[in-house]
Amino acid sequence: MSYRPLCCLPAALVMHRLWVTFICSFFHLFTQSIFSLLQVQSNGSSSNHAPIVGDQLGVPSITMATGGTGHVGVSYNVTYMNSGMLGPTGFMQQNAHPSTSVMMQQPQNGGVSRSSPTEMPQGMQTMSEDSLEMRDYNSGVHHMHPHQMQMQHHMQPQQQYNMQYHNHQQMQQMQHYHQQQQQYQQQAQHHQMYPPQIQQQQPQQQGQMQQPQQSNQQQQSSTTLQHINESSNLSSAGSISDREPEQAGGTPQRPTAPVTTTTTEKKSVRKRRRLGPNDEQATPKQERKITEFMKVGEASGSNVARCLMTEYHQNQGSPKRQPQQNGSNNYEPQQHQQQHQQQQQQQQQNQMNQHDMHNSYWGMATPSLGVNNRGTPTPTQQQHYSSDSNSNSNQSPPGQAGNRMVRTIDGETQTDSSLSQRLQNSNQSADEIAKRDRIIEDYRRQIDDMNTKQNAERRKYEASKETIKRLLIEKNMIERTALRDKISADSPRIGCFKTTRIGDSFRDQWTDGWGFAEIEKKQEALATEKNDINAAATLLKKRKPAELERKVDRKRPQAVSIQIQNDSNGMQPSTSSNSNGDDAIFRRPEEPKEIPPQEYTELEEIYRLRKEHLRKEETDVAMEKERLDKERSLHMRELKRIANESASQFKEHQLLHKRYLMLNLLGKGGFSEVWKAFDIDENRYVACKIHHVNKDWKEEKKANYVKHAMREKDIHKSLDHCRIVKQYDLLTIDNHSFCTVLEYVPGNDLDFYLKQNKSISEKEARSIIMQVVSALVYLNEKSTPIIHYDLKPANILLESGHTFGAIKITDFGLSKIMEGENDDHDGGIELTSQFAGTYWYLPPETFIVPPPKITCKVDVWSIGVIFYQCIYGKKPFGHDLTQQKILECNTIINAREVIFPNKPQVNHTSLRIFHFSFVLQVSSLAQDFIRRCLQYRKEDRADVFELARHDLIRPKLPREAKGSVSGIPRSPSVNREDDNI
Ligand SMILES: Nc1ncnc2c1ncn2[C@@H]1O[C@H](COP(=O)(O)OP(=O)(O)OP(=O)(O)O)[C@@H](O)[C@H]1O
Repeated sequence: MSYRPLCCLPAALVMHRLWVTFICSFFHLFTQSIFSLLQVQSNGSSSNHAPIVGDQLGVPSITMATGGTGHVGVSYNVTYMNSGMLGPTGFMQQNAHPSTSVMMQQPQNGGVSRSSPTEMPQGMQTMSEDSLEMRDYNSGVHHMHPHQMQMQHHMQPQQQYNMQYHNHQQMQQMQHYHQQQQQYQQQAQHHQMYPPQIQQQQPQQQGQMQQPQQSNQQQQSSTTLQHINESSNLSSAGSISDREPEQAGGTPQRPTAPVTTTTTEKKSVRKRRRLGPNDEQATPKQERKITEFMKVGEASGSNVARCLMTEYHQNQGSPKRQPQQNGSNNYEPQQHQQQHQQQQQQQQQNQMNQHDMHNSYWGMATPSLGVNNRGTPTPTQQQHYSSDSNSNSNQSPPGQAGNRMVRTIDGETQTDSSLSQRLQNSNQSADEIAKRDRIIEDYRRQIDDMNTKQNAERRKYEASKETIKRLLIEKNMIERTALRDKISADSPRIGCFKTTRIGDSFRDQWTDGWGFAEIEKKQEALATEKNDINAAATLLKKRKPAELERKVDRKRPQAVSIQIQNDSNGMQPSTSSNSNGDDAIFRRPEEPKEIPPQEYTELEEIYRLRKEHLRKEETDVAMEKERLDKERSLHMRELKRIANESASQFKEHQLLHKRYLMLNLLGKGGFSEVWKAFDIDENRYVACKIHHVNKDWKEEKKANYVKHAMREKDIHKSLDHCRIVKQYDLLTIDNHSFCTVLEYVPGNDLDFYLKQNKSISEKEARSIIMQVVSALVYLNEKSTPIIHYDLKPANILLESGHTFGAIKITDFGLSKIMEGENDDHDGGIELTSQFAGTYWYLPPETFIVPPPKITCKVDVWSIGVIFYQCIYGKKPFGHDLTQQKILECNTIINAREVIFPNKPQVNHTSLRIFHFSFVLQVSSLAQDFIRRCLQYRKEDRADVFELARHDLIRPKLPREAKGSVSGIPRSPSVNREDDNI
């Protein structure tokens, strides 16, 4: 009987141990499932921080600790582990699930515990030894008892606990788990697994943790406890081995006894709660460290950190060392020093744990069995390690076995640190976002301001355009009105077109105005007066005195005859007036009486002066008539222009393409009308040449016209020379018309000028020809030379309106490009549009059927004709013929030689009257130039470059430079005899 209880005692202890294991496993599973659910809920709030799942949840772990006062104390310490973490790869770590671990700690003052073995159950002691053996990190062996695997010891310092859950939300959750913790403790007590003194140990230990200045024994105990707690954290981490799931799953469940809560436990729980403020005192310290850690550790390597961490745990956190340090019962000064060192190590350990939390947060490699043999770090390295590990936590591969050792605690601190970091980051990012929003707002405001200004400027621009347009229209309307008024006022004087019936048709016939009639009257009066003077002078000579006669006897009969003539004209000498009255009654034929010599001389002088005056008056009247003729040609042209303008569809100041304001018609050609317009965008006058395709034309003719117009456009737009009108734009107006926008040349064309002035001086003509040759040289210097083919006075525009200014050539409607494969620049190109153009100015080869190839010498012929016409006032071939007649009479084909008149045809009355023939002489140089141009065979004709070298127009250089001008040798054909021209 006496042996039986004794024999049963170990068995009972073993059974208790099994029960504890079973209950802990049950709690573990129970809380795991509960907190998994909670994690799922909390993930919603932390989902932004994937891959962490449920990291903000506190997971209870029950920790049993033996007391240090000779009692074997087992405290059920429910800690809330921020586990349930996912590594960077996103899968749940093995220690990520909440774990409830019970740690059974060997008494730190081993003497007490060993001296009182009865106070400590055998099994408990054995189990503690087992667990210590299990934490042999130095050896790298990780022996875990199957039950110990279930009793994961997460001895978490209360300071860390509170530090980790300073977050308000977490504190609420924590309170919730505190309540659960109480329930777990009650259940444990109801199962009577541990004697009451074990449970009473916990408050003492907590008190020691709070007040490290207590008695040596207590200090040693609390220090040891703390070490053990932290070691147990490592242990728990280390216990999460690959085997753990099997053990957890394989632990048989046993029915649990009802749980009752003792007063001691309640006090213990209350005390732990009261520990909060004290822990919070430590919290800022830890937070600060974490922050520093986070900041510093951003630039370090993970491998070094892993190595250092491992060594740190091996040297500082190894549970095996604790018995060596604390195993003695005697507390001596040396031991005190050791204890102080131990406290420092503990602090370092705390820091490392925080660091580990962070590492495990990111699934970083933490001390593992595989890295235990690495070199021991120096304290500096340890500190460095703390910094390094954080930075590389993100880079460490997840799922390493070593990670599991400290992950649970790491997770808590990590969560807290990550939370604070996130809060910081979110605050920073919120600040940054606000800053950026302000910047964006500023930019937006600036853009709005710019847009407003731009819109205002655009409105101003549009308004100014409208104003310009309105003013231009107003001005144009005024000009139109004034012109029409002037035309109307001038028409009676100058004349007008009157529609008269001629046979069956009505035609506009010109009728001169009264200005011409008056001039006629003046001319008649002058002629009469002239006759009278002549008669009087004749009579006067008849009455020449004898004295004067005697001197010249043989002239007497002549003087008498003059007298008789004067008498017959009714012009009598004043000296005979009285006798004439006296002899009226007694009239008889008598011989003319002589007059006194004095009187005769006076009368003779008077008659001579009167004749001179009459001649001057005749000249004035002739010049007046000349002016009136010019006025009439202008008037006629204006009348035609106004009639065409009034008939045009663009008379209402249309704005083509919202840009070109049509002002007035400049002229009308065969198939085109040219309008003066204003380019509102570019603020300049332009000439809009509008090409009309006659609707009644055959399709072939339409196509041909459009082809020519397009050719003109294509050629013209490629030209850029000061003597060539520029082409700016091409617009389509409607299906039958399009418009080329040209540079506006304000003056008249040479044709109109020659019509008014008949001819111009050689100097003026040479100036014009020089400019035309310059433009032709440009056209022929191009890689694909261009033949204008329609050079004539009408296509030479005078910028100043007269012939002593600049000119520009225009109208490239018939021009040819020498670019075809069959085109030989020397031999010429095919003439595709024969008999197009103005025949007076085209060379003989263009009339030959079939036409030979043409070259730029077509334009050279035209230059010769224009020069001749300018000087002599008429065209060299077929001047008075119509185009049709020229064709019929083969006038040009027969134009083998040019004939120069003796004198140029002068329209200037004064020059003609006073016979300033020396002014009207044409130089031989000019004649030679014309001759070189009007050679019948194109092979004999000069080309453009030779013309440019001709002495007539080549630049005059100093004497030494003569003979070679810009590589152009001096023309050998002509000696420069008249440099004064
Ligand atoms: N760029 C310009 N600037 C000023 N006036 C121009 C311009 N181009 C042509 N003109 C004038 O417009 C009128 C008509 O020009 P256009 O070229 O149509 O006449 P054209 O040569 O007689 O006709 P066609 O082209 O049928 O031979 C002419 O009086 C000419 O002086």
